[in-house]
Amino acid sequence: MVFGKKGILLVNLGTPNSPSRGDVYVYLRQFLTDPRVIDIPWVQRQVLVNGIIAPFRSGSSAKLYQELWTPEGSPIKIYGERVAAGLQALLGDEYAVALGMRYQNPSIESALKQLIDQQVSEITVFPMFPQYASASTGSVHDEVMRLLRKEQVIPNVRFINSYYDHDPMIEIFADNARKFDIASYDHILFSFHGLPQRQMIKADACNHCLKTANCCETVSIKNQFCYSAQSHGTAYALAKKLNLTRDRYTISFQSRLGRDPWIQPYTIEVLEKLAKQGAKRLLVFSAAFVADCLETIVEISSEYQEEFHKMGGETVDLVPSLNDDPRWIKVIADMVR
Ligand SMILES: C=CC1=C(C)c2cc3[nH]c(cc4nc(cc5[nH]c(cc1n2)c(C)c5CCC(=O)O)C(CCC(=O)O)=C4C)c(C)c3C=C
Ligand SMILES: [Fe+2]
Ligand SMILES: [Fe+2]
Repeated sequence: MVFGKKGILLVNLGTPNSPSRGDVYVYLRQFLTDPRVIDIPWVQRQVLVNGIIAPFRSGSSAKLYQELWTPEGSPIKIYGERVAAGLQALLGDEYAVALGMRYQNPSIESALKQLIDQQVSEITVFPMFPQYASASTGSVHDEVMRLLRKEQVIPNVRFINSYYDHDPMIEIFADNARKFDIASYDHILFSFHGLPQRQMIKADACNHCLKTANCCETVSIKNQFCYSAQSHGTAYALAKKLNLTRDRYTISFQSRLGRDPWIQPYTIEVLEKLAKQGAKRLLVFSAAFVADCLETIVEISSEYQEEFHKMGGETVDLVPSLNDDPRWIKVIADMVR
């Protein structure tokens, strides 16, 4: 017989405590010294992050966060809190729901404590990343295991790895897109958060990734956890729902950091190519994120819009993410149950 509530730990990436340069600096240091994010030897990582990236990037990054910030705070955190509250209400007393952020607050540690204090019989870890990457989902699971390792009693634990083509989730993204006049756009862009190619190769157990031109564009037994293949899987599922033929859309990757090669094509280069071909109106999905955040609200809706305009294009419209949509909360409830 098992007693106690069932614990649900929702985890998203995190955000600074405020958009001040100091808080952004602290956030970037914690984020980028994670060995799963900047996966180079410890000494080089400390020098690179503490000596170069955090001091130099915190100023420009803080300006972007100031543009993003709302009176209630950072969108990724606000949506996380609303989803956690909605999920708790939907699942009822049999469950205890807690929200943790991988970086900054509320921390995963505080969320786990909340669950353990309620003597939960089990914990389901639900990373808010549809596609698996060691730098996102892997890091969340790593942190949960590091914290649980200190406990005398470790309850049953379930880790959700990915849900990149989960049909009820795809349906909400697609439905959000149907609010736009899809036929009126010259092209549809599925822009995912990028990842260093090096990390794809490290995650590849079958010597498969990046070996041929299209090997990371379809999920198979050989690459079922490949971030690129899963991202393509999300895009294909959306395209199918919306009856988009292959010539109507492009899959690309944004937010590259540093000079090493990341997954290609890069969104900025695709924008350039489309503008040269005469495209004026683009509809963009950002389905690596289940909540709108800096990467969608500022990078796509503001920066890419401005760049595309300079290139001769006109409109970059963003399909809103799942955010705190009650249908999304119901989808999570069904997945964790
Ligand atoms: C979708 C999941 C994510 C993966 C995979 C990921 C990898 C990754 N990110 C960086 C560097 C940065 N990312 C930044 C912001 C950011 N990243 C994600 C998600 C993933 N990152 C989100 C949801 C956000 C936005 C958070 C918010 O507050 O709204 C930033 C900070 C902003 C900036 O200065 O540009 C950096 C830096 C790397 C290096 C990486 C993989 C190696
Ligand atoms: Fe990121
Ligand atoms: Fe791959």
